[in-house]
Amino acid sequence: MNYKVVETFVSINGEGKKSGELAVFIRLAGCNLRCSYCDTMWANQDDVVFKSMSKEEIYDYIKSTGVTNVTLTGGEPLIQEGVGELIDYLLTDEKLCIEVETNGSVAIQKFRKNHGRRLSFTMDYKGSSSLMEEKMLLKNFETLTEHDTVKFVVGNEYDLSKAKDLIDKYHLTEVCHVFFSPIYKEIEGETIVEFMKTNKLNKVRLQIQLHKIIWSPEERGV
Ligand SMILES: C[S@@+](CC[C@H](N)C(=O)[O-])C[C@H]1O[C@@H](n2cnc3c(N)ncnc32)[C@H](O)[C@@H]1O
Ligand SMILES: Nc1nc2[nH]cc(C(=O)O)c2c(=O)[nH]1
Ligand code: SF4
Ligand SMILES: [Mg+2]
Repeated sequence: MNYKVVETFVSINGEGKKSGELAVFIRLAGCNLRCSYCDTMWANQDDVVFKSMSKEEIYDYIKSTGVTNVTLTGGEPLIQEGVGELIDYLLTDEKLCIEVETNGSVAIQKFRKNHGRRLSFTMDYKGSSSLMEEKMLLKNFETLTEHDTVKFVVGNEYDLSKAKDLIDKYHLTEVCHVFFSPIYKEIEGETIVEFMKTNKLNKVRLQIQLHKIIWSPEERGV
């Protein structure tokens, strides 16, 4: 089994619970969604140039970097054929921790084995601004653990209100990490903080994509 890898790089993770820590990124080709704001649409094109890599080649690359946090992203990593086998294989190395960046439309439960904290899902909830909200699989909320993260990617107050309703309904702050992440240049951080204050949203964190502050927002491989 080979995987369609469009990009590999080491950077600081710019998003999620390990934001600021080094991570080695494996970006897989193809996505089942088309979010209005996607900053990685190039990876979703049918004619994207990819490197066909086996799980052993991906593992060797990861080990060559000396970095132990692995981020599997894309595109949508969980629609890549055989990705469960890749995850299981990488986790046979007890030094590695894998974070899967997933779009919220794919059932995550079947990928979990007894990996504990070394496998975590960072799952988006894509609000109305994404134009993909109808694709969100709410059942995923019932399977989250303390190692996982829900990232509400928000573009306006309506998205924020929807996020609050879901946080309340599924008691998300009690079961996993919860982030609000602004769609780049679409909504002011201040608006999000005011919403958090007004609604007393304890245990929710605002995150801003660090890599878009450190590097140019269009830069690849960072
Ligand atoms: C490019 S996606 C790849 C993984 C997966 N397809 C997903 O959507 O989670 C990685 C992360 O970048 C976020 N993202 C993409 N474009 C963005 C933008 N313009 N502003 C803020 N976050 C963005 C996505 O919401 C997602 O959390
Ligand atoms: N530095 C950096 N951190 C990230 N965290 C998640 C990313 C992604 O595209 O999934 C990403 C990315 O593209 N770059
Ligand atoms: S799901 Fe992720 S990769 Fe796919 S279009 Fe949306 S942001 Fe981009
Ligand atoms: Mg990115």
